[in-house]
Amino acid sequence: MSFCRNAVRSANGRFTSSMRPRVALVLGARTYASGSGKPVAQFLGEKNSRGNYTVSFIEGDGIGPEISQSVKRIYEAAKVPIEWESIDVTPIIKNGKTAIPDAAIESIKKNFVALKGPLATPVGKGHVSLNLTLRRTFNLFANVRPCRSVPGFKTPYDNVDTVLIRENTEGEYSGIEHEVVDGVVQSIKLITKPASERVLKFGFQYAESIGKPWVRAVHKATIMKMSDGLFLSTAEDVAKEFPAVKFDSELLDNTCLKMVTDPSYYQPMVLVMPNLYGDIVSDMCAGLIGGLGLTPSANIGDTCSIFEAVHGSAPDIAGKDKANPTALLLSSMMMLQHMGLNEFAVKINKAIMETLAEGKALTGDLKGTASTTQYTDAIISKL
Ligand SMILES: NC(=O)C1=CN([C@@H]2O[C@H](COP(=O)(O)OP(=O)(O)OC[C@H]3O[C@@H](n4cnc5c(N)ncnc54)[C@H](O)[C@@H]3O)[C@@H](O)[C@H]2O)C=CC1
Ligand SMILES: O=C(O)CCC(=O)C(=O)O
Ligand SMILES: [Mg+2]
Repeated sequence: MSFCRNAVRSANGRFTSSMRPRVALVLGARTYASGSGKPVAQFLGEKNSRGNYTVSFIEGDGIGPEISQSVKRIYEAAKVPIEWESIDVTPIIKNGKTAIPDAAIESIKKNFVALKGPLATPVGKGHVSLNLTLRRTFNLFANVRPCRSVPGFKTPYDNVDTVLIRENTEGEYSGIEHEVVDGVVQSIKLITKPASERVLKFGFQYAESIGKPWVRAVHKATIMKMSDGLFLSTAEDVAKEFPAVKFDSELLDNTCLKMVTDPSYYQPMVLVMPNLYGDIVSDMCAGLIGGLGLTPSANIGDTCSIFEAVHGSAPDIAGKDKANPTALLLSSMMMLQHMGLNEFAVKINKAIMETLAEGKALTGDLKGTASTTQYTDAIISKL
C-alpha cells in the first residue's frame, strides 16, 4: 500500500532544486547528515487552529515509554509547536497477515509524520515485525541512518561521521519462508529492480544534498550473484544519471573490516545497501560512537515518514529509568528538520550536545550514573 498523494518528482524522475533539503541541520559543530528527506518526501502537514502541527506518536515497547516521556518533556520545555497523537499499533490479523490497526494508519496518513519508539518482535513464532509492517504499509523505502561521534564523549574513534541508507522494504527482511521438507527450510531474499532503483536514486540525491557527493553500494554479489547482482547493476545504471556524484562499490565483509579499523575512511561517502546489511552495519557503526543510545534514523517514503531510533526495546534495562533517550531525540530532530521546524531542532540539539559534552549527567550506557529522568532534566535546564 502506498500513499503517494502528491508526487514530488519531476517528469524525468529527478527532483527539482525546490525539492532539495531546505537547510542542513547543525548538530554539534558540524553539519548533520540528515538532509531532511526533502529530496523525496514533502511534508504536507498543516498547522491546526492552535497553531500546532499534529504528529502521530507510537511510544513502543520496553524502554519506549520512558524515552518517549523524555522527548515529550523536552518538546514541552522547548515550546515546539507540536501536538502528539498517541496511536496504538497492537497488531491485528487482516487477510491472514499481520497488519497495523486502521486507526493508526489513518492517523499517520493524516499527519504525514510519526515518531516511533521501539517495537519488540517475538523470536520464531508470533506476529511479523511491526517495524517492518509499518515500513511496508507506508512504503517507507529508504532508511537513513547517520552516525556521528559526539563531541566531548571519548571513544576509541572521535571522527566517525557515516551515513548509511538501507533499502527498507524487501531483501532479507521479506519474511518469505517455507519448509521444504521436515528439517529443511528456505528463506527468500527478494530483490527487485524498482525497489533497488528508488532507494539508490534517493541515495544519490541525498548524497548531493548533504555535500558528500560519493555513493558506495555495499553488496555481496560475489556470492548472491543474482539478487545482490541486480542491486549492484541497478546502482551502476542509476549512477549514470548522477555524473556529479562519484560512485563505486564494495563487498560487505570488507566494509565491516574497514569501518572498525578506520571509520574516517567512510566520512566522504554515503553507503547504500540492501535491507539486512544496513540493519547490521548500522548497529556496528553505533558501537563506534558509544552505542545504540546515540544513533537516530528516518524511514522515508514518498509522502509519509516515520522517525525512530536504530535501537530496539532494550528489555534488559526496561522500566528502570536507565535508558538513554538521545537516539529517539535525535530521530525527532531529523523529524523537525523534515517538517521545516529547524529553529527548534537547532535549539534542542544544542542542549543535548552541551549535556553530553559536559558529561555530568550521562546515562549508564555512556558510563555515567544519571537516570533517564536526570539526563532529561539536564537537557531541559540548558534550553
Ligand atoms: N526499530 C525497532 O523498533 C527495533 C526493534 N527491535 C526489537 O527490540 C527487541 C530487543 O532487541 P535487542 O536485540 O535486545 O536490541 P536492542 O537494540 O533493544 O538492545 C541492544 C543493547 O543495547 C542497549 N540499548 C539499546 N537502546 C538503548 C538505549 N536507548 N539506552 C541504553 N541502552 C540501550 C540494550 O540495553 C541492549 O544491551 C527485539 O524484540 C527486537 O525485535 C530491535 C531493533 C530495532
Ligand atoms: O523489527 C525488528 O524486530 C528489528 C528491526 C531492526 O533491527 C531494525 O530496524 O534495525
Ligand atoms: Mg536493527
